[in-house]
Amino acid sequence: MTKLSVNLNKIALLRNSRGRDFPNVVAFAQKFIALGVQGITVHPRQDERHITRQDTLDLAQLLPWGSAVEFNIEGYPSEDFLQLVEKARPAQCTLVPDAPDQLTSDHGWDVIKHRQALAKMCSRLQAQGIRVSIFLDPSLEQVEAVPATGAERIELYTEAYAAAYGSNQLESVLPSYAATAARAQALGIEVNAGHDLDLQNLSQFLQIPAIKEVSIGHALMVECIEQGMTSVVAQYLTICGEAA
Ligand SMILES: CC(=O)[C@@H](O)[C@H](O)COP(=O)(O)O
Ligand SMILES: NCC(=O)COP(=O)(O)O
Repeated sequence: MTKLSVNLNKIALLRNSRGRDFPNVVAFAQKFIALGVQGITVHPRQDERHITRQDTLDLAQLLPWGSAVEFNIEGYPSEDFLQLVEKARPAQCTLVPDAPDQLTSDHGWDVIKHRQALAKMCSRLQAQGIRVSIFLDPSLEQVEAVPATGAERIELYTEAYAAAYGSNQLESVLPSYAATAARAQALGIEVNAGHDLDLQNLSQFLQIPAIKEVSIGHALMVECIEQGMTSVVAQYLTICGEAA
C-alpha cells in the first residue's frame, strides 16, 4: 500500500485570490482526512503565493508530530523555511531545490554537489524527529549520493513520467524511475513520489514496488471539481491500496 498525501497549495491559491479566508485551508485538510487520506502536504513558497507561513502553522496544530495523518512540508531550505519547519514540527520535510521565482518545481537536487549542505539540514531537522526526504530526478548517479546526506527518503520528481505517460517514451522513462527506486531501496532509502500524478497515470507508476507515499495536488483538485471530492479520493485510495 502507498500512502496518499493531498497537497493543499491550490486551496490556498483560491483563497488568496480574494481578501477573505475562504476556502479555508484547515477545513479542507479536515475534509480530505475525513475521506481517508493518510497525509497532507504543503509547499510554502517564499512569496506566499499560495500556502502562507500561517497556514503551515495552523495545519501543524491540526497535525502535530506523531499524529496518525502525516504532515509533509515541502520547500527550499532557506534559513526562514528551516525555522518554520522546526516550529511546525511535521512528520516529514521534503527538501526541494526551487529558486524563489520558480513557477513550480522542475528539477531534483544535485545531491553530489550539495551533499554537505544537505547533510547539515538533514541532521538539523532529524534532531526534532522530523523525517527528511530529498526531491530527486530519476538518476542512479544521484541516488548513490543520498545515504551520505543522512536523509531517510527520496521523493522522485515525476513530471517526466507524467509527460511521457501514454506515449512511446514511457518505455524508456518508466524503467529509469524503477531503477532509481530499486537502487534507493537497496541503499536503505525509502521512496516517495510526486508532481503531475493524476487518476490516469498513477496506477502504472505504482507498478514500481514499495513506493511509500505519493503527494498529489494540482490534478487532484481539478479532478475534485470535475467529479467531486468523495469519488476522487475513493479512486485514489483504491489505486494506492492496490500498490505493492
Ligand atoms: C515539490 C513538488 O513536487 C511540487 O509539486 C510542489 O509541491 C508543487 O508546488 P506548486 O503547487 O507551487 O506548483
Ligand atoms: N510533491 C508533489 C506534490 O506535493 C504535488 O504535486 P502536484 O500534484 O501539485 O503536481
